[in-house]
Amino acid sequence: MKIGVIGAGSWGTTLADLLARKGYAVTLWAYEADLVARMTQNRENDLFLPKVELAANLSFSADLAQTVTGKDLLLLVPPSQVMHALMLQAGPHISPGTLVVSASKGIETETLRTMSEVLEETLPRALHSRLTFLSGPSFAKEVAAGMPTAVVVAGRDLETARLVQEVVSTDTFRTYTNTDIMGVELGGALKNVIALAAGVSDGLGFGYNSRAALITRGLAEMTRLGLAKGAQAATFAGLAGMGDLVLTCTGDLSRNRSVGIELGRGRKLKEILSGMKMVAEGVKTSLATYRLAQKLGVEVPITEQMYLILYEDKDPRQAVIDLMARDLKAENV
Ligand SMILES: NC(=O)C1=CN([C@@H]2O[C@H](COP(=O)(O)OP(=O)(O)OC[C@H]3O[C@@H](n4cnc5c(N)ncnc54)[C@H](O)[C@@H]3O)[C@@H](O)[C@H]2O)C=CC1
Ligand SMILES: O=C(CO)COP(=O)(O)O
Repeated sequence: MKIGVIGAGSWGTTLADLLARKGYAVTLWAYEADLVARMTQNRENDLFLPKVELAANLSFSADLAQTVTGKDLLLLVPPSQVMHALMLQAGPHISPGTLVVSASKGIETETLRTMSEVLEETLPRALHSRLTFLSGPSFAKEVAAGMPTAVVVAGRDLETARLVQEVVSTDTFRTYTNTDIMGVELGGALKNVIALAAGVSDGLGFGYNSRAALITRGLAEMTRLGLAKGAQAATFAGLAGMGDLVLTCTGDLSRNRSVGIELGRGRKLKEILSGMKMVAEGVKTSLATYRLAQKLGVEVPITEQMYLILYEDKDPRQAVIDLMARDLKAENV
């Protein structure tokens, strides 16, 4: 099987390496041409996945069209805000039978499209039934180290999801299937916003009670928004929802949580981001989610406060006061 992986960040590189080690012919496309040269020479992604020796049979390319041409499966792992532009370029070179798997977690800020909506509007119709979405609790560094991990792959029909499940599963990377594309992709995108908030709480010096409250009430608003977008509530109790939410709100490897911690400690967003090579998807997804919730008339109090902290320079301490001062209500509404 010939596989192309688009995006050589930490996650794309990890998945490309995992697939190459399974014996597939994998080409990893990187946005940075100089990184392609260094990876080819040193078998290491020194920018995004340092100190991991990449499989000897993994190939690298800076040519997007060439990377997607003639492949049986394409794995798309760019930051979500550039997915559309990349697929406009790549789309015409993808053959109709190709399985397409998106592993990016985010929502576009201007169009408010999820990745499935972006791909359906950008890629040829013949590919739509071949689109699948990989999500779940999976820090790249731990997957690259071979630590046991469970994720979920969603497809419109179970058969397509099963095909992808077979391709990506290993004895340490266990993949489940799901047919709720919207739930699986929204779980992965929205948990980043709540992880930022959990980071803010930690950065302010609050404790485990506050974090547990944010995780649980965060899941409630993720589920509400998901239902408004046609997702199934049960998906949010699964790997792509609760699973990834717990990981990202508690794990020190999370970039989103780390950005939140720095905000809570009083640093400014611009300054925090200027020191980061990696992407914290939740920053843009907070804006997109806030806008989407307004458009759909869904209450998302934690996301709203996160939006105000990030985009209107609200004092994080005041955001907490405002969250706690909301009208008292029943839990299950
Ligand atoms: N790192 C992880 O543990 C996981 C990441 N993801 C998701 O995977 C996606 C990619 O994230 P990472 O691999 O973590 O990236 P990263 O944060 O390690 O690296 C940044 C990536 O953005 C790319 N990039 C920056 N500007 C670009 C542009 N203008 N055009 C094209 N590419 C550009 C870089 O080439 C690099 O691949 C995100 O949606 C993320 O949420 C999902 C699961 C796990
Ligand atoms: O999505 C992830 C793990 O499942 C990675 O989270 P961060 O982007 O916050 O590092």
